[in-house]
Amino acid sequence: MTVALEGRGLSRAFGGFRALDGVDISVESGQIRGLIGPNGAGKSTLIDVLSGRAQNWSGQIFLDGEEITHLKIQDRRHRGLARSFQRTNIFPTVSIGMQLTVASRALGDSGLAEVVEALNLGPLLDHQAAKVSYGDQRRLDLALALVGRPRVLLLDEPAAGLTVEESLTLAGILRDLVRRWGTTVLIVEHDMEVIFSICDRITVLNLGKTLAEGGPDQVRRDPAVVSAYLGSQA
Ligand SMILES: Nc1ncnc2c1ncn2[C@@H]1O[C@H](COP(=O)(O)OP(=O)(O)OP(=O)(O)O)[C@@H](O)[C@H]1O
Repeated sequence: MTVALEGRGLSRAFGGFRALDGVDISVESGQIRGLIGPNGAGKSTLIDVLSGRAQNWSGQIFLDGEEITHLKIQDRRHRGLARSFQRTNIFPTVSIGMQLTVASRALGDSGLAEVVEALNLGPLLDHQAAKVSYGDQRRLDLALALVGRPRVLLLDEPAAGLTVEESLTLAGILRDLVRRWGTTVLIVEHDMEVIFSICDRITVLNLGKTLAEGGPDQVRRDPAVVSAYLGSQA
C-alpha cells in the first residue's frame, strides 16, 4: 500500500499553548481514516495544517510522496488535496448550481454531474444557498470539496448538526463515492456511529498528541481511548 498523505512532526502553538504537539500521521491510499478525540484535542488544527489553512506551524507534509509543506491552500487543492469545513463555507446569496460550476471550472473538472447526482443536489441547483435547509447546506459544502475528484479529502465534521438519520445517510453516500473513486479520506467527526460505520482505521488525538491509532475494534477497546474520549460510546 502506498501512503497518500503523510505529516511528520506537525506542531502548532497559540501563544505558549501547544494545540498540536509533534503529531506524525500517515494515511494509506484509498483508506478512510477517522480522526477523533475530545474537544480541544487538536483535530481541526491538524486539518488546518494539512490543508494549508494554518499559519505559524512546523513539521513536514507529503502528498503521494511529494513534499507540499510550503504550498498554499489553493496550490494543495490543485494538487488534489481538498477539504470541507466545520462550519459551512458557502456563499449564502449565490445559487447552489453557480457555486458548484465556479468551483468546478476553477479546477478544470468535468465530473461535476456525478457529484451533483451522488449528493442529490440536482433539484436544488437554482436555489440560493441561504434558502435551503441546513442539511442541504452541509451536502453543498461536501460537494464543493468533492468537485475535481480530489485524491485526498479532509473532512471537518461533515455531519455536525445533522440528525442521526441524516448523518448516516450522508456517511453512506460519502463512503460509496470515495470507494468508487479510490479517494483517500481523513475525517473528523464526533458522531461515533458515522466513524465506526465508514472508517478503515482511526487516529485518536488528545491534548495535541496522538493517543492511539488502529482499526475500529482495536480503538474502541483501547482503555486509554475509552477513558479520554469514548466513555459509554465505545
Ligand atoms: N485561533 C486560536 N487561538 C487560540 N487558541 C486556539 C485557536 N484555535 C484553536 N485553539 C485552541 O487549540 C486547541 C485545539 O483546538 P482544535 O479546534 O484543533 O480542537 P478540536 O479537537 O478540533 O476540538 P473540537 O472537537 O471542539 O472541534 C483548543 O484548546 C483551542 O481552544
